[in-house]
Formats: sequence, structure tokens, C-alpha cells
Amino acid sequence: MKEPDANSDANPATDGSELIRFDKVTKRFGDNVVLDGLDFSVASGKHVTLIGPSGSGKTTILRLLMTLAKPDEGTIKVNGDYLTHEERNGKLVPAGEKHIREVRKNIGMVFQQFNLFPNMKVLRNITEAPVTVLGMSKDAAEERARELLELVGLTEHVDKYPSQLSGGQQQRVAIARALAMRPQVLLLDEVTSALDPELVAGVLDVLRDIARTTDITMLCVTHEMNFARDISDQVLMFDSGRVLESGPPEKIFGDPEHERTREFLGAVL
Ligand SMILES: Nc1ncnc2c1ncn2[C@@H]1O[C@H](COP(=O)(O)OP(=O)(O)OP(=O)(O)O)[C@@H](O)[C@H]1O
Repeated sequence: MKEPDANSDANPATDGSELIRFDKVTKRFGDNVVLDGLDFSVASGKHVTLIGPSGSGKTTILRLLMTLAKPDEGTIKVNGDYLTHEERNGKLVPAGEKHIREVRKNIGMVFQQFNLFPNMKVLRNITEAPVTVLGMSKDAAEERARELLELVGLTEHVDKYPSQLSGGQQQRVAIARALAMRPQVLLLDEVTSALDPELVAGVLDVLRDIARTTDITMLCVTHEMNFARDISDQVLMFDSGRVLESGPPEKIFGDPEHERTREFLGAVL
């Protein structure tokens, strides 16, 4: 087990309200302790990047937030509401499906493998969830989708199917689709790692634009260190399921405290 205060300096919530809070979260797969009593938080409007060696638990954190996995111990709060639990009759009990769906509306995620609906055109890929989950009118959802397609530079592809687009274009549709739900936080899981190298820059530029021009909170797992340096307010270096160190990008990339961080950056930069 890590020291109780091992993550105490890892809290990026220096201002703004706290949007995400992990409190002593442990996640195991069999004997493999992937997250080990993890504490960290993300303040509203901040861009926080998780870096660290393969297998250190970064994706697991995003999957827990999407409720694609459940913690074995500890609690997760999103916007002040427990994601993992709910209060019934003054008692904290494991959260039910309805409660989880409500809290999850605050969260959008973009995956490595775009995950678009192959049988729907671009416009419908973006409008589907706002209409069916949020109950938005079709017209309002389409208007919003067209604004988002402009933001991601795909206005002319509105009537195409995903298979008619490049990987980079599909990923930009996936970004628009996540934003269409007006989430408070956007989770980005190595969103360029499945792309051909020449398509990476276009997707990262779109994300840089979103980080610069919107007030959305971002929690990002990436191996693109220049991108992390550009967009992050805070970088968290993970190792073995805990935060080894955290700080602004200038500090983590320029003058890291731990030898392990230096080794990792030496290997990836
Ligand atoms: N569904 C699962 N079943 C069993 N083990 C899993 C599962 N998901 C993740 N793991 C294990 O948990 C550990 C952390 O995985 P995770 O994907 O969170 O790491 P990561 O830091 O995101 O790595 P990478 O940078 O390679 O994506 C790994 O050892 C992985 O094998």
C-alpha cells in the first residue's frame, strides 16, 4: 500500500469548483492491483493530462468514470454527486442504474477506436444521443450538430457514412458527438493512437481549439507529450496505480522531481 498522503500534493483543484473527485479508489483485476487507494481531483474548467507507463492504470481511471468498470473500494464524485453510490434514507448505498445514468450525463468520452455507429450518417451519429437520451428536438439537435461539425472542420461531410471518412475525420466526428451532449467534462483516451501518423496533427489541432475556445473540463490520457504540454493546466504522472507526481506542464516536463518520471519522459520525448 502507498503512504496515506502519497497523493496529497496531486490535487489539481487549486481554483474553480471540484468537478471530479476520486477518494481512496482501489481497482483490482484478480491479483493485479491497478489503482491503489487513489485520491485525486479535477477542478471545473481545467485541462488535466494523465501520463505514465503502459499498464499504470490511466485508462482504467477513465473507464471508472464512464462506469464501464466499478471500483472495488473507494468513491468517485462527479459534480458533487457520487457516481458509485447514492444516498437512500440518509445512507450511502451502491448506485442504481438510474442514478448512474443521470451523473454520467455530465461526462463525454472519446475512445481510441472512434466507436461511431457505422449504419448512421455523420449528422445522425451526432444527433442520436441528444435526441434519445436528452430528449432534444430533432431540429435543435441538428442545429447544434452543424455548429459542432464546423468546430471540427467537417461541415462538408455531414451526409457521409463513417466508412467514407478517414480515421482522422471519424475521430473528429466522435469528438463532435461527445460534445453534442454538452458534457461538463470530456474524457480523451489516447484519441490519436489508432490514427495514421499524418492524420494525428489535424485531430490534435481540433482539440487544442476546443481547449482554447470552450470552458469544458478535459481529462486526457495521451502519449503525445507536446500536446499535453500545450493544453494542460496540470499533468499527473502515474506509476503503478498511483500519482507519482503532479504539477504544471513546465514543471513535469522541465524539472520533474522523480527519477522514474525522468526515465519515462526520456523514453517517450
Ligand atoms: N478488463 C480487464 N481485465 C483484466 N485486467 C485488466 C483489464 N483492464 C485493464 N487491466 C489491467 O490493468 C492494468 C492497467 O491497465 P490500463 O489500461 O488502465 O493502463 P494504462 O496506463 O492506460 O496503459 P496504456 O498506456 O498501455 O493504455 C494493466 O495491467 C491491464 O492489463
